[in-house]
Amino acid sequence: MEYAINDLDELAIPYAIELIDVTVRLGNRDILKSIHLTIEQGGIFALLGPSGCGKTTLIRTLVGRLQPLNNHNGPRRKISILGKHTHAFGQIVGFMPQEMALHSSNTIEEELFFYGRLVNMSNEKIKQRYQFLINFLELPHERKSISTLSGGQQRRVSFAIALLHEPKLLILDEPTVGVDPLLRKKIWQHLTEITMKNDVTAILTTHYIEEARQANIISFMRYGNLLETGRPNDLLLKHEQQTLEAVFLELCEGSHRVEMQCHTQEKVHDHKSLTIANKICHSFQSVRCSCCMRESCCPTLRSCARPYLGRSLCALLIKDILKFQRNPFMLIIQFLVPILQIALFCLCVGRKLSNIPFGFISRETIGSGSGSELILNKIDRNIFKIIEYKTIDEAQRLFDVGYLSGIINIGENFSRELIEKATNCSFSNVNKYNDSQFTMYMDQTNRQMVYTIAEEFIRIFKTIDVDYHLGFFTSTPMNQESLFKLAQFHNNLPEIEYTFTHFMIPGIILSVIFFFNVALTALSLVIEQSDGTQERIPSRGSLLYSSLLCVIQGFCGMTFGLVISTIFTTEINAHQITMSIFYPVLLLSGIVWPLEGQPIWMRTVTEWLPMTKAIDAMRGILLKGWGIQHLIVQQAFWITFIWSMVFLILTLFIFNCRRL
Ligand SMILES: Nc1ncnc2c1ncn2[C@@H]1O[C@H](COP(=O)(O)OP(=O)(O)OP(=O)(O)O)[C@@H](O)[C@H]1O
Repeated sequence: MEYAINDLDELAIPYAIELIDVTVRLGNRDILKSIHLTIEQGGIFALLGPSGCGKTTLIRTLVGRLQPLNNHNGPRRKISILGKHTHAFGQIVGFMPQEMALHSSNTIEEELFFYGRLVNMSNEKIKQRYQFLINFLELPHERKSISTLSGGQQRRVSFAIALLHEPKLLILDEPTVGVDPLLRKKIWQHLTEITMKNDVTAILTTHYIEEARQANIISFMRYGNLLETGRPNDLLLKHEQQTLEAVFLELCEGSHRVEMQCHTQEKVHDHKSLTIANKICHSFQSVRCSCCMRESCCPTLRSCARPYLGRSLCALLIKDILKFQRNPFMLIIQFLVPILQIALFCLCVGRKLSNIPFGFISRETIGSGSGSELILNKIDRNIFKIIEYKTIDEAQRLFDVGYLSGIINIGENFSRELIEKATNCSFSNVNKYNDSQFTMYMDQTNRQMVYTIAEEFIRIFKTIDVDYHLGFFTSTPMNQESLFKLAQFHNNLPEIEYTFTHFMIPGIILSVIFFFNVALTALSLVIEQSDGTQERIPSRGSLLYSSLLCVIQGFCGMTFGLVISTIFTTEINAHQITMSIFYPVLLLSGIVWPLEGQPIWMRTVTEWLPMTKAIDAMRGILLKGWGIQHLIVQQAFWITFIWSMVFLILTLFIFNCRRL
């Protein structure tokens, strides 16, 4: 029967592992230097060498966790496991990494079930295997949590996972570390048995050179080079030594001499001289490898992963369910907090402002048909909470202390002027009206508020024009230019000086300090001073009050931190709750969007949160030059102090309850 070349390739038994000209660089150092190694299937291959020689690097390269250098000048680089690309081995390989790589919250049983499902084992099969492995590896009760196991026990669980699905190839990084001599003997016996009976290949690394006598093939490694590879007895005979340790010593001295020679002859560093020992690296049997390097032409690549995709998803799902069952608090954090945060965002940010407290003074006699009454009737009472005052001084005082967000001051000739402006289209008359009868004061530090007020008054003046056309306002004829004149009322608004950044900065400063607690208070202020954040604020107020407010807010943050630390015992939970609270506080305290944008019922609660008044006060101090005599500043200090006391009492209470 005739075979085409490709058919022969398909039939050939692939090597267990095949490395051709593999160089791995980590940082700026070549950790593996042009490694050539081919191992046939069946038997134990032990990689020996001192700490730091590159054993783990070789293993990690084999399993695809490290990528070798592309060496275009040398022979074609190749890495394969059982004829497959290193990323495609899936079910056929059992891998035990040097690090634990275990889910510490799982029990031994759950961990074995998790990995069993990942490789598509049936529950019965997993049960049967884990009972065997628990006995064989002398593991504690299967319901014991991994986090409570000793380091050695955890390594044995990791070893059990590698053996669980009875793979054709075992890649084990130091499987016998931390294992007592008796169990070590049992492990070697088991490996010998499965490699002989089931044609399994075990590739392992070890520090214990003498235990490697039980391996079929061993390879000595030093400084990223394979010094020599062969059967243990053959190496002993060849080097006429009694122990493998002595062989290794001799090889090391030999390689050292070669390196020294290279050095003294001032030869250029070249791969051939450095990998002189690699030349004696063997291919145990020259069976042709039928696998190909490119993923696209590897027929088994997908078939390894696809059949148990569903089972893998199931394993991941079960793992997460168990995790949530054990820690329901995490469930709240993971699912409810994002929902809450989105809901709060929708409630607090981007909404139209409402209930803005506005002073209204009119020196006109308010009666039917007067301009003042017209304006008053047109003001949207959902947006503005209009409070009428007799004198501008009275309103101005309340405006200055932050009780009012703006004032409308209407002069006694407003109605007459309104009609005159509406009917007189001549630009030359504009100066005549400069001492306007309609004056508006606004809190310019709140940019969103300025927009809302301006927008609302433009709307009001536009509707006055509509009223005229409908005949409600006056019988005097108006033309297009008179409309323009009416719109010019808007020019009476003060020029906007502050940006959105100015609005945000006071809140950001306080939230940073609050959440990073009192220890960072001084530091944050220093940072803000040094990185120029404070320079961006045209600070008008006392640095003493703003600093004091920062300190007391920091103290409040610290007491809040104390409450968290008494409630939660794990770092992760404490961290999660702090993170979960940060965003809602940011939204609810009016840092991003004015409080006037929140529904009124919500505002009555949020204005008493620890940071809300403090942020308002901080804006007042930094942007408007407020002092301690301002009611909001006083409220800010009191509210922060009361919250701090509440948090402290709560901490003591929880602490005492826990001790009982
Ligand atoms: N990510 C990295 N970046 C830079 N160098 C690394 C990195 N990982 C490992 N190395 C270096 O590579 C060398 C080989 O490390 P490797 O872990 O392969 O040694 P090893 O033979 O397995 O040692 P041990 O037996 O102690 O585990 C060491 O000198 C190590 O410092």
